[in-house]
Amino acid sequence: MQSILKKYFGFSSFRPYQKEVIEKIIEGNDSLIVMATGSGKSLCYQVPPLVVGKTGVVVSPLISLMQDQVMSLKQRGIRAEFMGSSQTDSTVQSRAESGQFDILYMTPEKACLVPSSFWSNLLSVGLCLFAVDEAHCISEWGHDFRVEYKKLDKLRGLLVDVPFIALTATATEKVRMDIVNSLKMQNPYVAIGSFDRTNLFYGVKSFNRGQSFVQELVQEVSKFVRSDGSTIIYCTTIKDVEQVFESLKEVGIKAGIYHGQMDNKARAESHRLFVRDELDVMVATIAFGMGIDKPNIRQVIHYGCPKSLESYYQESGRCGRDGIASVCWLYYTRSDFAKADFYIGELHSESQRKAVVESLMAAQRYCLLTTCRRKALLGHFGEKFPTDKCGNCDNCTSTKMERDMSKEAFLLMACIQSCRGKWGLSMPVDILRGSRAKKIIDAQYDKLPLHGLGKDYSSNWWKALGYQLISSGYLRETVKDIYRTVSLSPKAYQFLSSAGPDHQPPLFLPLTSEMVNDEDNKHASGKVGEIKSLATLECEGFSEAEKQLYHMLLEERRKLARSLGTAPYAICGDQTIKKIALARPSTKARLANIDGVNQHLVVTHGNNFLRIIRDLSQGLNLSLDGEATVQTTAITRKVYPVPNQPRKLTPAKFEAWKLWHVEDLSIQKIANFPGRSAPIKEQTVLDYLVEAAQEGCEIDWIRLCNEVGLTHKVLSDIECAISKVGPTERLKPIKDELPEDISYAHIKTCLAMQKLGVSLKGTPSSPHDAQEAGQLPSKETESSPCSARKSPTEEPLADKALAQDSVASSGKVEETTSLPLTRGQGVNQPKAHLEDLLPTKRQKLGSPDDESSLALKATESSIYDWLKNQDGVSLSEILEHFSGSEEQSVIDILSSLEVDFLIYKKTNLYMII
Ligand SMILES: Nc1ncnc2c1ncn2[C@@H]1O[C@H](COP(=O)(O)OP(=O)(O)OP(=O)(O)O)[C@@H](O)[C@H]1O
Repeated sequence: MQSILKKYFGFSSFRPYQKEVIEKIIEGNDSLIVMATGSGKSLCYQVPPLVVGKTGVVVSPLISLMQDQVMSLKQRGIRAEFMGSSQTDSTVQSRAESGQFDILYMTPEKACLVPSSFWSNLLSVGLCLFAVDEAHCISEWGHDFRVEYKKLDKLRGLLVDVPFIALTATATEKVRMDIVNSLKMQNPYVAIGSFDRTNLFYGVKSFNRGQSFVQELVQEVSKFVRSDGSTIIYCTTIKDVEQVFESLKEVGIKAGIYHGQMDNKARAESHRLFVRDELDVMVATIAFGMGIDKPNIRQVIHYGCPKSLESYYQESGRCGRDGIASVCWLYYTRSDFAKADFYIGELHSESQRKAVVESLMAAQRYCLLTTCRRKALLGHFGEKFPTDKCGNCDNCTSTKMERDMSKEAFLLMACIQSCRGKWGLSMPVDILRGSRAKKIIDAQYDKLPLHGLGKDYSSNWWKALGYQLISSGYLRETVKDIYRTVSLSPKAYQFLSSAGPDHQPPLFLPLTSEMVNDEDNKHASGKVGEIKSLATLECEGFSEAEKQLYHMLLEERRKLARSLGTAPYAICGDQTIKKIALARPSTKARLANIDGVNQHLVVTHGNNFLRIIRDLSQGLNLSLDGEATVQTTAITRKVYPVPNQPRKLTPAKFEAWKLWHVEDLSIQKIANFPGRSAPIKEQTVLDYLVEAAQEGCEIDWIRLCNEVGLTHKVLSDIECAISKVGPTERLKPIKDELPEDISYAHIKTCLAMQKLGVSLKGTPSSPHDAQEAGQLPSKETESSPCSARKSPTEEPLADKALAQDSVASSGKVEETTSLPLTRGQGVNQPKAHLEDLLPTKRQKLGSPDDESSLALKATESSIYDWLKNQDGVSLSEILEHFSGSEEQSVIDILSSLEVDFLIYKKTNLYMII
């Protein structure tokens, strides 16, 4: 699995759930996968066919989506095709049934129409799985019901032992059950991931429809696309689509248009140009929907409130599918909330009409929210967000003004009480504003003492207050058929009972952007405001020249894609281009090692890529073979008052250290820090910290030991194991001496502490002791518990570590005075005492004679065999192990193993594929 992942997709680790799901499918289980858009569901059905060498059939609702996926798979060297009405190659079907494809896409119609002999032929050559993508289309309860999907159950009888896989990004409990029952799935493995799209920023603003607003929007979008990338603007009407599109074109933005009244050919052309990065902005109705596989959309703007939160989540979720920070803005007007009639259309049943109104109300509540939007969005799908502030939505990042609105709240509540809860918000608001409309006169509401008392505020202001009172539990909004009514809750009665026209208990509420706009004449038109721009490349550790290189490489990728008739993202993702811009590989092996670079890319375009990288880098005065770690963050980072990044430390490692040391984040939080395409392992973070310490960064060892569970007992166990095993450059023999729960990370940390001369003695015997002690580990002055058990001729642990270190770095043992005592001693690092570190028996470890008699020679197979049993080893460890070979010849062998995709390098450790 791991090798297929690297070879065909270029990735070196699975995202959450992928591995488990793939294993279950390979075992033959039916599976239901409910995971967020962009979480990597496709990989779950794309990997198994390549592992078992049998065809995987995938049913997908849209031809354009299938075509894009087939295009991407072909770019990865995977044999993929689709069967559907627009397939022009008449040989596809016969080639498919003889098993010539790894992955075969089909429309649901086609899957039901092909003769049963097609399936029996395919079964006889090997059918690995039958996947149903966008499986919510099967359910009438889902938001995109398709009749043809319902008929897929017929195939269950034909494909008895084939695992059925259903995938969707949105499904309620009811829809999930419906999918499982409709596809007659047997005891399926169910994987339900989080719906949280951590890399997306959510923001909402009110606006007033009109040309001046559109002009402003166009200005902001044009700034955004120049610096950040592709944008979709969703409009609720075709008229709006055309207006926005024309305005974008007028200022020279490369924009496309897409809506239901365009003919198929024109729509397909718009779609094609957008996915191929020939257009920067797509202005569309929601007809531009499901079939978008482009992972590098950086922004989705809604010009008008969508009809439900489900559709908002889906549509906004089309951005940032590659995991890079992206933004979602929603602009609404009050009139959007009164569109129930428009959406209800042909619906006849009261329950369906009610469902539409309720969906619209949920979307409205989202727009008017003054608390964390992510929490509300996830809550709508039944997922609990652990904190009240996500830090990546407009409500969490801007400071909202609060004001005592007890007087206004009193007037509105009293007016609703006078109306006896028979109306929606418009009636009491009109009464307060002193309207003399016929309905008011007829009901004699103009006689109420409250009539006209609220003229100072606009109707929108009062309605915004009404929704603040609904969300804070004073008012209740209910739907009868399609009509909404507003009434008082017990909380409001309590408030009214303790208040009067001249005195009210304080009631502080946040001002919504609409209220602020309304009170501030300058903003009366409803401003676009500045669209949040994304984390800049500088934040990700790019120099000015590297930034230029990144943009040039994007352009080169686009040119290459154009010449191949494919989409740029199908060649490799934006994140991979970033890594290439930082690493600037000079050899195929180095290129192959970059995350996201697959074998097909290296073999077919490797030379071309290397030449372009070399030429562009030369032109920009950038050296080749730099470091390749990109940090993407969804949040703008602080400027840290910390020393400069040590030269040998990659940006990722330095960043991890800063988050731990300066920001005081836990290792766990750093591992899951938002903005990365996928979380990194906690063990990797620990490795980063240890390396940072070795490069001179300050580390609070007590805190680190506490966090990783390195108690004094564990440390002394490791120490004993090291002395038992004797001198070795390998960690495995030490690990084998220790209980299961002592990890490689513990051992590496312990060795690093020894190398840096940090005492094992000062560490606590339990995490609790450490807190009590509140001290830094000190230089060891007593003998360790283990040293008491050592024979008098054995050298202290620190000696071994240091002796190994000097063997590792120079190939021979140096005199004791040049021990690397200053290395790793950053600010406040305790200094080691020379006399304690003096090796007494170093000749035992490193005499040249011993070395040569033990020296191993490196060959492709000896390196490969050795790596098989390791948990990842560094170049210096490999050189040390194969000390019988020249350094350059070891490096050459490693390179050729990498180019052949037999090994790969991850965080500077070589691993077997
Ligand atoms: N293990 C991985 N490591 C890095 N990137 C990955 C990994 N798995 C998938 N991706 C990338 O994530 C992006 C989204 O993946 P994918 O299209 O499979 O998502 P999805 O869940 O099917 O989304 P949707 O619901 O929109 O169809 C793609 O660019 C893909 O290459």
